[in-house]
Amino acid sequence: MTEYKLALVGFGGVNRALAQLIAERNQQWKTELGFTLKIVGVTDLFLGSVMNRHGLDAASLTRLPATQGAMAQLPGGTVDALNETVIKDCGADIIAEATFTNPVDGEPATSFCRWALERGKHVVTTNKGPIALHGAELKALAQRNNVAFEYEGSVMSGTPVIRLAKQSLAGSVITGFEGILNGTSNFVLTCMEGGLGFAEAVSQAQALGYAEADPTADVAGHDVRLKVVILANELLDAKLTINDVTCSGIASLSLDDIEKARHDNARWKLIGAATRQADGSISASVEPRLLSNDHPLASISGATNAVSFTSELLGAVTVSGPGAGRTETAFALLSDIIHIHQSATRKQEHNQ
Ligand SMILES: NC(=O)c1ccc[n+]([C@@H]2O[C@H](COP(=O)([O-])OP(=O)(O)OC[C@H]3O[C@@H](n4cnc5c(N)ncnc54)[C@H](O)[C@@H]3O)[C@@H](O)[C@H]2O)c1
Ligand SMILES: N[C@@H](CCO)C(=O)O
Repeated sequence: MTEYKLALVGFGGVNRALAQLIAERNQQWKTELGFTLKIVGVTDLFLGSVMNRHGLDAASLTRLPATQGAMAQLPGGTVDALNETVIKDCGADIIAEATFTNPVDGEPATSFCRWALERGKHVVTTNKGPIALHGAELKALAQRNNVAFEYEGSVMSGTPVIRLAKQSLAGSVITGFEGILNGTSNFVLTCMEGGLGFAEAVSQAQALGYAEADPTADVAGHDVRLKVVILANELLDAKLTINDVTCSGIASLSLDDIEKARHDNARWKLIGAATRQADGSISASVEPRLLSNDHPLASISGATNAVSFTSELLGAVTVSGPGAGRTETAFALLSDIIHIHQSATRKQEHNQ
């Protein structure tokens, strides 16, 4: 039986939900998945940190109040966020990185990933910054250190998109994609269709755990821009930076615009897209588009997301599912860990 020692970096909605899954399902995973998880370190800017090589009680962690310095309430805990010590020295095999996404330079999360990979630890993350802004460097670092760098939750939360497209659509020759790639903005647009004002709808998305720490990233399109870069670089072999993606968000849409669209049997959607052009270059954009109600993406509502891949051999292949949510995104971290375990198991079998 394999037991992976896990450190949680950032203990907000997503990693707290992962701790909850561990508290509730670890024994079930032993038989279903062939491994269990032991949390040996947690660190958070606001809450502080705690380490124990023998394991921390996941249920107790989930009950910790979300108050400043709360980790100090646990045996051995401190109000200080000892990020570097936890990442490098708490004895973890896997670092689950879920701190704020920084859409400008990806820091400090990128440094957290570097520290872990340099120390020979696998990294699973839902943070879009490190991948969109420093993906090639981090993937090379992981390869050099013979560890995994997995980030399925960075696009469409727990809905499988990156691995599905890379593995199951391999050989189909993906030439582009368009999608609704931000749960918050789609939720806001859906609420506005029901007559709710923009600001109230954003507040609801925050309360439900969909929004970024600064929801401007959601509504201004910056979050989708990171996801377009991630998908284009992964699936179209592009080398895009955020500056290659034109970007506008939904903040300029009024209740009147939305009502007028309804009257015309159409809906406004924030669409992220990338396409390979005839000369091989990739064009990419994020913008609100008016879709007629019979467009496949028009009926995607609330925090649900969808992406439609265009491929030479299959035409359009569309995947839809949760695009945000604490437990949904924690599942993405679990799916990354499952992938790490399955790869390790295959390698062991191959070497026998
Ligand atoms: N919530 C979702 O639906 C969702 C979906 C997909 C991806 N993501 C991404 O996952 C990550 C986590 O999301 P979340 O909803 O848990 O966010 P959150 O804001 O609830 O939690 C983030 C936590 O990270 C901590 N933190 C921030 N900077 C830190 C630092 N320098 N050192 C240590 N701790 C730090 C904060 O104190 C906070 O507790 C974000 O990058 C987000 O973009 C979230
Ligand atoms: N804030 C993001 C989280 C998922 O990346 C969203 O609403 O889609």
